Amino acid sequence: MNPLVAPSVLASDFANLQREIEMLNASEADWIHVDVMDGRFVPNISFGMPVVKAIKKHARKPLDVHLMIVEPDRYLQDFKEAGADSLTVHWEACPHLHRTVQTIHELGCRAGVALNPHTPVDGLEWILPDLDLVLVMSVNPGFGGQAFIDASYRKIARLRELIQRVGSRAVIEVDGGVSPDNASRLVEVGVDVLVAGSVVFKAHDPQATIATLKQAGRKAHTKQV
Ligand SMILES: O=C(CO)[C@@H](O)[C@H](O)COP(=O)(O)O
Repeated sequence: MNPLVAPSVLASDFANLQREIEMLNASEADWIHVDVMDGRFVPNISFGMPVVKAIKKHARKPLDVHLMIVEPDRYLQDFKEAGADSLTVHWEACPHLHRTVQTIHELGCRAGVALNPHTPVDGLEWILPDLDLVLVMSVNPGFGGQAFIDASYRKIARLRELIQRVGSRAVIEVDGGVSPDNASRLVEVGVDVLVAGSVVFKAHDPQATIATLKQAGRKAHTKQV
């Protein structure tokens, strides 16, 4: 099956954000991935609620908000009000993850948990039945344009097994260094949603790149046969 594609606006032209969002509206992108960074959980600051609200004003696709912040519970409602359709928090930032996930659901959002590259998938076992999404970071979070970490393939395959074993509905999203070169293999090992930043927004034809990523499932299938 073809994956969902969620372009990450972190790599977009912020001076022309409305134009970038309209480009995504007219593309085959399924979700718009929005990276919030606080300079504490990650060594970079991106933007906060006002920018999410500005994106929402123009977006005709769901906003997939990835909170790379400490103490995310303090801001869940604000991001919901800014326009988030799904809220993904980091496993490493949440001492009371079950409660955080409950709050996200009470707000009416899809709930996701992100794992840093060194974080094992096994820690998710008891929360997986409550999740809508698991985001596997395939680079260290904080910056776009980094090289994909190869160990992510095995990690995703193991997560897929765990999801099947516990009977979770969670989809697997991968984020960092995703490109048309690795997309088919990622789908083969179990990815449902491809997040891609630089490869889309730095492309000569971003919409064509998104369309190519959407085709990853077909190529993966062809390879398997
Ligand atoms: O969350 C992050 C980075 O922390 C990502 O969403 C990146 O924005 C993906 O960028 P590319 O690796 O695709 O350039």
